[in-house]
Amino acid sequence: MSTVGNSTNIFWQECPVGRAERQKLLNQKGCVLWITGLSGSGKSTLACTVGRELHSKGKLSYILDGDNLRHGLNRDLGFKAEDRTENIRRVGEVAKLFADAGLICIASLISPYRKDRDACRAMLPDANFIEVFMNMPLQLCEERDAKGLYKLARAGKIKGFTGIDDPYEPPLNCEIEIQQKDGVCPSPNDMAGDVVTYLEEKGFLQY
Ligand SMILES: Nc1ncnc2c1ncn2[C@@H]1O[C@H](COP(=O)(O)OS(=O)(=O)O)[C@@H](OP(=O)(O)O)[C@H]1O
Ligand SMILES: Nc1ncnc2c1ncn2[C@@H]1O[C@H](COP(=O)(O)OP(=O)(O)O)[C@@H](O)[C@H]1O
Repeated sequence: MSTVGNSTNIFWQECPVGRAERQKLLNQKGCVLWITGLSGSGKSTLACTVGRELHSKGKLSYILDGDNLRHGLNRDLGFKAEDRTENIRRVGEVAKLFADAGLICIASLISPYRKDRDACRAMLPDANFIEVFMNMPLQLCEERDAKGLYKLARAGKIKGFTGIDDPYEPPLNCEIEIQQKDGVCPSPNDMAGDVVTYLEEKGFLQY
């Protein structure tokens, strides 16, 4: 008998097919690519480009995008600090399940608070959590303003917008950092190439 969270009298059910067998079937190793950065820094673009590149290599991945999950699983959450924390916790748990299923799970969320990202890292064996920091200047993200949200935030029509009047805490020890070179952002293909090369070198794309 065990006590976990708010539930009592619950037991862990072992399943007949394990992670290793699934990974062997897929000829890859499950992991979580956690893409963090400001709104407009290119998280979704990188996630989609990596997903496409992995697919073309015959590797199974799945994208958990913050914006998309807020239409369903996380539709009850807003943007105050405790809601963001719960958002990241839930996505971390789902990402862990996908990694256990043997997939390369690509989570792309602002995930602005270091402690929340570190809590997700702690859910997985360390090497299986690959933190990717989109280190783009606020000025670039704001110039892009693909959704017009920075403009609204500057006008005070959105309160608590990350980078404007809500904090973003950059990673201290991320596995991959994407940044501008000579003031120019690398192309989506170049960014994705760095990530896929990392996965190849660490042995995730074979069993
Ligand atoms: N207040 C505030 N702050 C930041 N972002 C906001 C806010 N309100 C709405 N949005 C839109 O929500 C998207 C971020 O959702 P996330 O789930 O990734 O956010 S978080 O990780 O919980 O901070 C984010 O999407 P991206 O631009 O793709 O990052 C925004 O479009
Ligand atoms: N490497 C890049 N080079 C040029 N433009 C980019 C790049 N990555 C993203 N963008 C553009 O920046 C905007 C924001 O990108 P997006 O992926 O939606 O960011 P996020 O998911 O972090 O909000 C989009 O218009 C996208 O086309």
